[in-house]
Amino acid sequence: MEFSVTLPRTAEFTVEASASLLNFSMVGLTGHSGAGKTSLFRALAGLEKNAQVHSRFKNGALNRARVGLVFQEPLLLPHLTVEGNLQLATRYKASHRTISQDDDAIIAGCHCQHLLQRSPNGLSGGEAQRVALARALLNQPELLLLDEPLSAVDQSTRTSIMQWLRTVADQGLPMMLISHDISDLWLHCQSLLLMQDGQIVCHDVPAEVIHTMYKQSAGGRVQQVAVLAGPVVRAENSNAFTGFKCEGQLVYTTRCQDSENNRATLSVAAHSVVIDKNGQVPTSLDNQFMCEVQEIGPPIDEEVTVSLQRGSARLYATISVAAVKRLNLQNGDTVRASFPA
Ligand SMILES: Nc1ncnc2c1ncn2[C@@H]1O[C@H](COP(=O)(O)OP(=O)(O)OP(=O)(O)O)[C@@H](O)[C@H]1O
Repeated sequence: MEFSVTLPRTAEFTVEASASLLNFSMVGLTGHSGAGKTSLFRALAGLEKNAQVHSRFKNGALNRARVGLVFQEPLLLPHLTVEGNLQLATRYKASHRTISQDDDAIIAGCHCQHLLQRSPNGLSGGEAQRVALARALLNQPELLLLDEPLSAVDQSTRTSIMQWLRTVADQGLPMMLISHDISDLWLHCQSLLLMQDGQIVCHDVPAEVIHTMYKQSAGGRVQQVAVLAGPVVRAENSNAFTGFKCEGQLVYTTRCQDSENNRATLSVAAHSVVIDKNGQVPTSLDNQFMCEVQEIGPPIDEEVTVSLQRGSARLYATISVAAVKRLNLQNGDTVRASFPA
């Protein structure tokens, strides 16, 4: 897919975004609030009259009627039941199936089976989002644009739906996902587009884009998340854990993301990392990773984010300024980073 979009918003702000996405199943779109992400999706879906859109999709122009768009706000029809809302979507679906899953599997994948007889007015925010997602999928789109579609859904349901969505995407329904959740973007997208001031300023694998974001937001409060990945080596320690090798060290994770290729990943939020220089004292945290201090970031509200490196693996630890002094932490120090599985 290729696109080039120009959409004037205000006298000072115009979306001027283009990208070329090759053979993708799920691509993430991220960037600060107000960067123009929703505007870009609306233009691609044909909802903006003032937009100039040039696009190519599967060797033809993008058929806007077959672009599914799911917003954070579910916009369900209040006079119909959930089932009625979903039936309406199937009435306008593509004449040939673009999604290999049948309607029941889609409703189950979005965790909506028990909601069918309910009125949209009585649904929680997360339930309504799940119904809106199911409705978009039942419509059999050729491309699905997801604008923070599960922001109100609880973490464990969201994990389950995201993994299922990944399967649907891998089966042949390409998706673009707007999210501020770095962990979700990392785990589910092959590449990320970073938007800034209406333009796409970076398109790369998640590790690089997240790193770029971090560099650009030196004064901001982005919660850093690093991801460690590697081949599964053994699943012991506890039945719930999978072990994998990353830069020569064993790391435990509670989930195995890519069972097909036998690779596992663990996303590590900077606030969950504890660092020490001694490395001898046992801790209650399941992972211990020896690495080197590469950079100690500037203090923000009495906290600093320390960049840690081991080979090509990168980790971040957000700790207090007082802790940096206590540990006498310097660039080049070898430290033990401890974090949960
Ligand atoms: N209908 C509109 N008319 C005029 N300006 C708009 C309109 N919709 C959005 N804007 C402006 O365009 C800019 C980009 O907004 P947009 O919603 O696309 O950003 P975003 O990256 O999706 O932000 P967020 O992450 O907060 O959802 C903002 O300055 C916003 O105020």
